[in-house]
This record gives sequence, structure tokens and C-alpha cells, in this order.
Amino acid sequence: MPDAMPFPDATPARSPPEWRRRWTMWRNRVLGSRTFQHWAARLPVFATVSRHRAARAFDLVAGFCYSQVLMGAVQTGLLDLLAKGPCDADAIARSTGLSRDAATRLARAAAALDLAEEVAPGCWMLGQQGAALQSNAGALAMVRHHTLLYADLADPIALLRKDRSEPTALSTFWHYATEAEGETATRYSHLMATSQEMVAREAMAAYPFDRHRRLLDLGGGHGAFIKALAPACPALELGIFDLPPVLSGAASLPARVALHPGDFFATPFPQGYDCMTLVRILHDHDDDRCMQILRSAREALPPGGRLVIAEPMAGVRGARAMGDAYFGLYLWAMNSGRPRTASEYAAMAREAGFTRSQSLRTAMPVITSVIVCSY
Ligand SMILES: C[S@@+](CC[C@H](N)C(=O)[O-])C[C@H]1O[C@@H](n2cnc3c(N)ncnc32)[C@H](O)[C@@H]1O
Repeated sequence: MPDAMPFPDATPARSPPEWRRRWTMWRNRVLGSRTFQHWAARLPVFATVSRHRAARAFDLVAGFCYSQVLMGAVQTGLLDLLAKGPCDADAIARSTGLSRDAATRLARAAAALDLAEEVAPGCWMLGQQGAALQSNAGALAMVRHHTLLYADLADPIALLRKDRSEPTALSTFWHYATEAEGETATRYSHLMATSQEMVAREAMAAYPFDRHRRLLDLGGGHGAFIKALAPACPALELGIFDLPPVLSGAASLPARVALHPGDFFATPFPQGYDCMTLVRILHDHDDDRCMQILRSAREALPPGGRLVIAEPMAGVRGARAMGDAYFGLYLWAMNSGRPRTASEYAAMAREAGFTRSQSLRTAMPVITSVIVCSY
């Protein structure tokens, strides 16, 4: 039975202080005034800010189109093609299977978004954003995977109205991925593994895992995190806990890695590990299930042991759009889980029996934040 939880989104709403209400009303009236907008765009100091705001507003309006240009550039192989060298519209058309006109339109759109660069009239190479993305297999896998998310978001109101009561494209994918044997489990674990490298790098930079003797990665999939950790911590004994069909696909693991097939919600976690990691696990689960995982980890860890939680979190300065807008809707569409703030995790960890939680800084909170819990 799910516990009655004190944490969820149902935190009682409070009214803002009167000054805050008045100030926000006034500010919004001014910013929404056509006269103010007209003058602000022309006054020397205001002009830069106002142009920047206008561009941001347009990005919000047009963001879906930009994402589809990126999807087109990835799925047609345009980014891969441009990585090889300069191409004109005919070469792009031949390689992508588009007409010459369509190829030109896509290349120009990609150039406007810095995915491509027109290095001579009618001739394109990779742009700066394109170069960064094209070399990042994890980001490209996520872009391709977004076809499912966009299918669910085609009618966002309908998605929100369903209140997570009906299957969605994303929930079906994740459901089969964790329940099914074979091809789907492999496809899902591959997606996770390719996007794992950046997360592992950030987590390892934030926390000294080599201070431990034995580490268990809970929900470790095919072992991408463990494989990243192993060379950096040669003395660490390692283990992975995951569902049996997922673990059966794990390959090329170092000999010192023990596999523990099991289910978070039915199998006690193995004992004897002084560090456990939850990398991109908890945000996938609703609060009751999240508490079950935290309690099981607390029971299996010895006093002084550490639970390291690494995932993108909500309410992080500089990464709020990712936490609350992207993951908020992604996890809604998945019909499970929610992005949480570090203080929500600290409260949940306390409830599970941990007495200390510490948030560690990461250089790229858009990729992951890190919290360490102990008792
Ligand atoms: C989002 S993936 C994260 C994988 C990996 N930690 C990473 O960051 O790449 C979630 C992982 O949790 C595992 N998982 C999901 N439900 C589980 C359950 N009930 N018991 C054990 N593992 C589970 C999945 O098989 C998958 O490997």
C-alpha cells in the first residue's frame, strides 16, 4: 500500500505577501504594455535587455520548430554528413533522400540554429552546436528517443487531462522495457548506457567513490556507470542490482563486478556494500515507490555507509527549465515519477532513516545534481 506522503506536489499553497503581489502585478502590466515595449526597444540602456527578452520570448514560441529541425538533422543523417566535410545542397539531397529544395531548407534552418554553418555560398559544414552534439552519442540517442515524447506532447492539454490514467507512447516504451525480455530491454538499456557517460563524469567529479570498499549500483542497467567507475577506483569491489532481463544483457564487465538480479519492490538489497548509488533512478518513481527504494537502501547499508543519489533535479539555479519544464513533462508523459528538489530528497531520506544529507556541487547541474545520505 502506498504510504500517505508529506512531500508531494500537494505542498499546501500560501498567499504571497501583499508587496510581492502588487509588485508582480505592476511589473507584468508594464512589461505587457505595447507603449513600454515600443520605447524600451529604442532607449539605449533598455534596448539590449529588451532585445534579449524578445528573443527569449520568440524562442518559447518557436521552440518546438527548433527541436524538429534538430530531429530532422539527426534522423536524416545531416549532422553525420556535415561532420565529414563541406557539402552543397545536391550532396545533402543525395545523402538524405530529400529533394534539393527540402535539403536546402533543412540546411538553412540548421545553420540558423548553429547546428550547421554556411562556410561558402550554398556550402555547409557543421556549426558549433552541431559539432558538440554530433560527437555526443548520448545526446543524439535522446534526440531520437524524443519521437515518443513528442507524440505524447502533440496535444499537451489532452495529456495533462488524462491525469496519467491511460497508457502513453512513453509509458508503453518504459513499461515494456522493464518488463520484457530481449530486444526492448536491450534497446532501453542501450539508450540509458549511451547517455550515461556525462552523468558518470559529473558524479565522479563531485564525490570521491574511492574512499569506499564495496559499491553497489542500484538500477545499474548494463553497467555503464560501473564501467566508468572501475578504472578510476581500482580497489573498489563493485556490484549491480537490476531486473533479471536487464542484467542478462550486461556484457564486457570487469571480473570484480557482482550481478544481483532483483526487483526494487520485491527483493531486499544485498548487504555488505558500504556505498550504494541511485543514478537516474528515483525521479522515475512516484513518492511511495521512491520511499520504498530509500528504505531498502537504508536497511542494507551499514552505519557510516553512503547512499549517493545522482540525477537532474528540480529547482536548481541555472537548470530550472530542464528540471521543471523538461523532466516535469517527460515524467508526466511517462506516467510515473517527478523531478524533485534537493531539499525534497533530503526530507525523504530523513523519513527513510538517514540522519544526514549533503548536496554536492556539480559543474553541469543540467546533467546531474548529487546528494549523499548517511546515518
Ligand atoms: C532510467 S534507467 C537508469 C539506468 C542507469 N542507472 C543510468 O543512469 O543509466 C532505470 C534503471 O532502473 C532499472 N529498474 C527499473 N525498475 C526496476 C525495478 N523494479 N527493480 C530493479 N531495477 C529496476 C531499469 O532496468 C534501469 O536499468
